[in-house]
Amino acid sequence: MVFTFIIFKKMEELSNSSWWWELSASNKHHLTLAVATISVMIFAISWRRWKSSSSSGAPSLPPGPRSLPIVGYLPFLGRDLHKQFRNMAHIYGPIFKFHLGSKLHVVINTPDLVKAVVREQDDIFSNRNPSIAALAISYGGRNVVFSDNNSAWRNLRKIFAQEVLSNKNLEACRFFRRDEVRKTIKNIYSKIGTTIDISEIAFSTEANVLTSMVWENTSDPNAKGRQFGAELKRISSNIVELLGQPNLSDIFPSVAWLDLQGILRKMKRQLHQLDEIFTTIIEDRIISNSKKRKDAGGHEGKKDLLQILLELMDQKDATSISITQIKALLLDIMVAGSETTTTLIEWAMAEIMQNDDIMKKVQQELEEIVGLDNIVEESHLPKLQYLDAIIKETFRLHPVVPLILPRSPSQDCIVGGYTIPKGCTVLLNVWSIHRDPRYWDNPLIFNPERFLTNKYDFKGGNLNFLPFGSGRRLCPGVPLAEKMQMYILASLLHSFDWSLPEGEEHDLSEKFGISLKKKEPLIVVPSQRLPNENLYM
Ligand code: HEM
Repeated sequence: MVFTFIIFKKMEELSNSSWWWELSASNKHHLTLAVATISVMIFAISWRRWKSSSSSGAPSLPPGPRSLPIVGYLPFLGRDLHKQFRNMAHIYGPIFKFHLGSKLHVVINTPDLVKAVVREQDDIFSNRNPSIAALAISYGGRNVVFSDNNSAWRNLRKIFAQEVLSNKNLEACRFFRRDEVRKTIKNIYSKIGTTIDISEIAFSTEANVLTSMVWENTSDPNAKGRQFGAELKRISSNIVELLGQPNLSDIFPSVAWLDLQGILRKMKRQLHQLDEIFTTIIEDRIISNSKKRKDAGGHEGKKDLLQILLELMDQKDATSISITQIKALLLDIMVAGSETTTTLIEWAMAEIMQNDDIMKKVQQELEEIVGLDNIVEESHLPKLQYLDAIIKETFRLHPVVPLILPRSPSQDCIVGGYTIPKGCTVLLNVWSIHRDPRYWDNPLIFNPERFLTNKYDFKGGNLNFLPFGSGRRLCPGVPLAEKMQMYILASLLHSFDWSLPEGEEHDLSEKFGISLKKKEPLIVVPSQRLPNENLYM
């Protein structure tokens, strides 16, 4: 007990900037007691492991910083992990390890070592090792994002690629995207000369497109899906926020039952609210389907995603999915789809507005391809090469998911000559690779031109540039994200000129989390750019 107290005192001296010190005093007291009780146990297990690994002759674990007994490196973790990991790579090398409690974490910081994970041993590294909060929100890891590499996950990914975001389906949903982007432009037009929050505008456009695609293709104007937009936005933001918070329950599983920070409790509340919405929408649809069957002998017209998923549920073969899996897929689409695209759009607008030259060039391109007497249509998008380069440069400098999503090996393996044990958490520091002067000239300068001459895409083929990950866990939302980010940005930049409110300065500071957001919201003032006001209606 005295020993534990000394450690905690030492930790307090060493780090006052860590998130750890924001825990309340009573939480720390509970934890101190619990840690004291389990410390002897952990020490014994670690000793046994150390003895067996030192006698096995296997390559050693990667190098890493010294840690404190019991808590490991926990008290030294700061808020901006992406930056801290880059700095640690300078000291310990491109692959290093640290412990949080007894949990081993390995961080990889160079493309050649990333290759060993997402190419050479992709199958082995395709588990996720989800946190307690992630498991809680994903119906126990039954969604695509947090499931391990198993047959259920493969089936869901197939459904994502072949049904949810297939080319055919995306094409069929073109109308929804156009409708929502036009509504957004009209809405901004009504606020000309006043301040608006870019991320709010981008979020509602993206979330409305997603909800339209998923469940609004119904002839019933009273369908309940229409009522939940605002609530879904709030819940999605809360989920992303909670997923990004380090949780003591993950680090010290034996005290997880205490839920010291209340993260599990808060996440369960989000799940409860989300589940109520999903259940209402699904039940509503099942009733309306059976009415239609009775009245007209079948569901007619184009099917939206919910309809497609419900029909898959009725199938009796291997592609059949359960109602819980449908809800988990809806969760993936709503949460993974909306926050990410919104974050990218906000960063892109912030960078463009900071650089007059870039703003002029992109608006010039829009003038040439679209014309000032016209509005942006999806058919224009493939021709907007400079805007495409801006988006890629934004992803390079501000990767929306800076450490991608954690991978975990399903067996012991070797990376860079070091042993990576089964079940540990592997983080790929994409943020650091995207800013590494060994791979990028003047990496800190926002320079879209670099993407005009080099052929990079979002499929993770070039391991210097991985905003959507790579390998079999590559983001399946790429086709939709590509369309939406281009369409929204092109429309904002073509229809309006933009300025900061009087007296405001440009600011590009970051807030680290599971997604890397702008610390301060981008508040801007739009003014009319197109001469014909009918183009805003
Ligand atoms: C700016 C937009 C987006 C970015 C930057 C992004 C980024 C990512 C990243 C980095 C991963 C992890 C990849 C890996 O582990 O290698 C991921 C996974 C995923 N994303 Fe996205 N994403 C975006 C948009 C979307 C959209 C629009 C959807 C769906 C509508 C989506 C659905 C998913 C799903 C389901 C996964 C989990 C895949 C798996 O684990 O097998 N994402 N995304």
